[in-house]
Amino acid sequence: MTIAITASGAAAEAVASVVPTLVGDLVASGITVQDPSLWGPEAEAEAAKRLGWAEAITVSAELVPQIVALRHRLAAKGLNNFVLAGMGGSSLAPEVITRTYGVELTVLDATEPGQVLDALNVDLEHTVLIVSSKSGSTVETASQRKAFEKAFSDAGYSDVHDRIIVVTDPGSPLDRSAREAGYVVFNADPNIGGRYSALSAFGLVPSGLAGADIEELLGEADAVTVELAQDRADNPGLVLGAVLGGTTPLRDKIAIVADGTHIQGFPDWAEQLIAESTGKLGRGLLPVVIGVDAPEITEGLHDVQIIRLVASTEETREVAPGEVEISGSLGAQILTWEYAVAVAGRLLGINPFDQPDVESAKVATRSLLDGEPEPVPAAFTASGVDVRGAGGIDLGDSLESAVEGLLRHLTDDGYVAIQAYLDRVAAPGAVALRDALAARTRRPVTFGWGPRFLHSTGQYHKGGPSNGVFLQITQIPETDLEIPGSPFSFGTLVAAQAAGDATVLAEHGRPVLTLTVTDVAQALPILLGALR
Ligand SMILES: O=P(O)(O)OC[C@H]1O[C@H](O)[C@H](O)[C@@H](O)[C@@H]1O
Repeated sequence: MTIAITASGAAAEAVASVVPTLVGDLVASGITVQDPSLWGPEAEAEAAKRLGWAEAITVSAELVPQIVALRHRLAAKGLNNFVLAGMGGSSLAPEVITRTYGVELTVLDATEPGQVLDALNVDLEHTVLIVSSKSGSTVETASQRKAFEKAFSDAGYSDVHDRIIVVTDPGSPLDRSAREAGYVVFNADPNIGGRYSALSAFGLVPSGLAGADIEELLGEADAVTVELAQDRADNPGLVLGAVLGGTTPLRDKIAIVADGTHIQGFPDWAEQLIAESTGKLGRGLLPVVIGVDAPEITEGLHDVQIIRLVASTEETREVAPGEVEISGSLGAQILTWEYAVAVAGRLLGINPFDQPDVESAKVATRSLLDGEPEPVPAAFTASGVDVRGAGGIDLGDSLESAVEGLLRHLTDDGYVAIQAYLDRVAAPGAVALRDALAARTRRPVTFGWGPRFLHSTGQYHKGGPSNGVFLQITQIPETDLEIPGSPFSFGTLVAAQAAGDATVLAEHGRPVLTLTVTDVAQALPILLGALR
């Protein structure tokens, strides 16, 4: 057994009641042969071009020697520091793969100027930028590419064509411009959507260049393919799919906790897969990434399903009441969760392959950048923190009353989303806000770094059930950074992304509290105090 899952309580009941039907409907073998009709007639056209991940292992095998050869070629030239410019599905898998293999990859899924500057300033001489974008038109990725091209050129490097490697779909705008510039281009399979692309060029090229054993990774996934393809009650993809989407009443908050697994950061990858695939049409599953001491674990919340990623099958024999435990290799977990989320989409009556509400935040950002409107003045400033509210919040006149005003909108089936548009390398401590708010509200709290989460849970926030309340933390950057050839800077971009998303959330009737700080280190204790 390459993967082991044990469920208890409502999750076990879901497995018992739902899996036999999934087996009878030949869902597992259907996914494997890429049958696009499994999600109903409305989803069929999209599903027809999004199921390539089911055969990614075979398609990707030929990439491995190419990636390894390129790594050696770059190493011979002294190029061994890898930075990945990519968002969502183009960055989350390489992050978990490289962290699990213990190899260095700077994942630059950010527009906060300080974070971009740091990536530019660390060892530029030995740096290769991997530009990954399926569509080839994502603004963050394009901006990061421009910043690095300028930095390489300013440094006088004559080998820029060696220093930029591109992963994109064939025929994308990035594909064309990269080939014109003479960069090495890896084309990905266009029949795989971003969040299902971990075992395609998007997951493998950055990870393999950084030194992860991608052949082993594919082997791990391969070891579970037969199990996942079989219409049997012990198929782990069906079992996990039933846990995610088959509980009655639906436990629609999926709290994922890494508890002993060797895999580093897996919940952050699973978060995008679950949220973007299911959070639409007012329905969906909210992934909540938590630690082993998170308040959600002991609260016994009626709508939360806890899934623990544990080290071994031994452990899965004694699962805590109501919880689910899962163990397995990274490759096996990736493929199993992809099957499971596709299965959950079918159970929920949702097309798991589109993301209809991601675009709205991009449009709002664009219109702010184009229109250059005067910034909305703060309602007030308290303890150095600017306070703004949208979506009908009564702010009062202090930080405490503003937080209180937001939480008044939190219902007993709701959740709080913290959206931190901060430099996540410089301010990792901001995640402590999550536990503080979870302990206070006794409800699930998610934490996302902006703009990274816009390409992940951002879909659920707008398209899922309308029971979220939103706390944005934004930062006035200490230093700004121009985006070469662009009328706006990184600082303007990140501010427009936060303001644009707040506008769209408020238009959807969601309450948003925005707290803007200048010095993050100084402000964090103040914010913690106000949230507790
Ligand atoms: O790979 P790209 O085309 O640059 O897209 C990056 C991300 O953009 C959007 O936000 C999509 O909703 C994500 O699913 C995708 O992973």
